[in-house]
Amino acid sequence: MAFVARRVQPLLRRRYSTAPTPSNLSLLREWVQPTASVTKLQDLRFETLAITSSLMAKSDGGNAGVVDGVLNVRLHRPAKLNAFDMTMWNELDVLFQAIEHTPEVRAVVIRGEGRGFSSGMDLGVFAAMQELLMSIECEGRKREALLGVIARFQRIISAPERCRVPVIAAVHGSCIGGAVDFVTACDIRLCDASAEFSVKEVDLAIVADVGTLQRLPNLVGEQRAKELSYTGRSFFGDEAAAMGLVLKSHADTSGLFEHAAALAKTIAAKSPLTIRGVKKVVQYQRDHSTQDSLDQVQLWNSAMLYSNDLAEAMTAMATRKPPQFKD
Ligand SMILES: CC/C=C\C=C\CC(=O)SCCNC(=O)CCNC(=O)[C@H](O)C(C)(C)COP(=O)(O)OP(=O)(O)OC[C@H]1O[C@@H](n2cnc3c(N)ncnc32)[C@H](O)[C@@H]1OP(=O)(O)O
Repeated sequence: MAFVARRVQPLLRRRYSTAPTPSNLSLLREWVQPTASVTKLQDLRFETLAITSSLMAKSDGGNAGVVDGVLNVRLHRPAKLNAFDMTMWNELDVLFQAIEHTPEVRAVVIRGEGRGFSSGMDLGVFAAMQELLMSIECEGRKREALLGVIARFQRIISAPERCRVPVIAAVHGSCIGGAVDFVTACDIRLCDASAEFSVKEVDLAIVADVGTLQRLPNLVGEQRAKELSYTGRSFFGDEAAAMGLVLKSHADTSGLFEHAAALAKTIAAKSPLTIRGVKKVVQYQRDHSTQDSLDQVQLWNSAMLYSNDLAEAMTAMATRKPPQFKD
C-alpha cells in the first residue's frame, strides 16, 4: 500500500491528474466509515419490528451505551401472527441494511412477538400482487414485474445469510411458509416445544421460491426436505431438533429466549473480524469443494490473520483477562 502511494501515485497523477478530490474522498469514506448519509439503526422507527438493544439507549452518539453488542429484533404484528405484510418486508430490508452500517452490532437475535414467530406471507400480499399485475397490460412486462418482485423477496429473505454478523432465530409457536424460508437463512435456529413448522406453500399450490427449497435440504437432507415440502405437514420443536433444522428445542419459551440471549452474548464477545471470517468460510464451504474452501481460507487468513485482534487475544490469554475487541 505504502509503495503504491509513494512510487505509483505521483506517476499516475502526472499522466492522469489522479489527485484524490474532496468529493471522491468523502463519498468513498461514506462507504468505509458511514456517517450522515446512511440512516443509523438508532434513528429508525419501525411499525412491524420492535428493536431493543443497549444500542438504542445510548444518547451520546458514541459507543458508551453499548454493553454487549447484541441486537434483539421482534417481528411485531402479533394480532396477525406476525404475518409478513409489505410493511414488514420493507422494514426487514431497511433493518438489515442498517445493521451493515452499525458496527456496534455483533450478533442479532430475532424472534416473534406474541403467540408465535410468524405465520409466513400475509395472504393479502398475494391478492395485492395479483391486482397490481392485472393492471399491467403487456404479458411480457407483467411477467417481468413478477420476476422482479420474487427476486426482491428472495433478497430480503437472504439478508440474514448475507449479514456481516451472526443471526440467531429463536422460534416459538407458528413458523409457517415464508417464515421457514427466513429462519433457514439464519446462522443458528433455536426453538421450544411449542414451535410448529410447516413448509406450507404446497397447500397454496405454490412452489416455495424464496429459499426453503435451496437451504432446507442442506440442513435436514434431501429426502426429509422433500417429504416436508411435498406434504406441508406440521412438525414441532422436538422433531425439528431431531432432524437438524434447529440446534436445540427447549421445553419452555423462557429457556429458549435465555439460550438465544446467552449464545448471542458469547458470540458478541469474540473478535468481530474473526466471526465475520468464520461465517464467510463456513458459507463458502457449503457451496464449494473442500479444496476450493481450503484455498479460500488461505486467502482470508493470509490477509486477516495478523490483526490487532490476534494481539489482543494473545495478551488476554497471557494476562488471564477477558479480551476487549474493537468493532
Ligand atoms: C414470492 C413469495 C414470497 C413468499 C412466500 C411465502 C409463502 C408462504 O408464506 S405460504 C404460507 C402462508 N401462511 C399461511 O397459509 C398461514 C395462514 N394462517 C393460518 O393458517 C392460521 O392463522 C394459523 C397460523 C394456523 C394460526 O391459527 P389460529 O391460531 O387459529 O389463529 P388465527 O385466528 O387464524 O390468526 C390470528 C389472526 O392472524 C391472521 N393471520 C394469520 N396468519 C395470517 C397470514 N398468513 N396472512 C394474513 N393474516 C393472517 C388471521 O386472519 C387472524 O386475524 P383476525 O383479524 O383475528 O381474523
